[in-house]
Amino acid sequence: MESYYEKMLAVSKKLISLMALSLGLDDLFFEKIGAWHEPLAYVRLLHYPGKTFEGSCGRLGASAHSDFGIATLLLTDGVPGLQICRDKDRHPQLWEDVPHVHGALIVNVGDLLERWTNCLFRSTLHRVLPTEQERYSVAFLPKWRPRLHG
Ligand SMILES: O=C(O)CCC(=O)C(=O)O
Ligand SMILES: [Fe+2]
Repeated sequence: MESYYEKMLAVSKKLISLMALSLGLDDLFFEKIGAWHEPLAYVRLLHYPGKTFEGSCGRLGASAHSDFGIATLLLTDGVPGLQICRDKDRHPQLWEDVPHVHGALIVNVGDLLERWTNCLFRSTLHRVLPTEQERYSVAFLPKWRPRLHG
């Protein structure tokens, strides 16, 4: 887990450099404002049991939400269930299955990046449908703690 944590942190750093470049900023922009000051992240280990049991009311997925940070790196075992809604302002909402790409990470843009970029990047509205099959996923959520001064 520690090794996974370190590797994902390195991937997150590269990703945010690329995001800075895509915004027309210096690739070290976020580093310079101190985004990596005391870097921290959550590693969320998720297990969806697959079968519903009494009292679960068939609700053993994850309801629609967006993640709070800059971007979440998500690894899944390929069992379907994850869906995204590309246009969260559209009514009724249109949900699409996220295809599994072996060896690839799924990047979900978070609310913080949406806020920082004034909606240029939109946070990904996503959900996990309850599945018949057992499902595992690992969500890596970097927490950003820019230095407030200097
Ligand atoms: O299990 C998944 O594929 C998604 C998990 C998720 O959305 C989350 O942990 O925030
Ligand atoms: Fe999520």
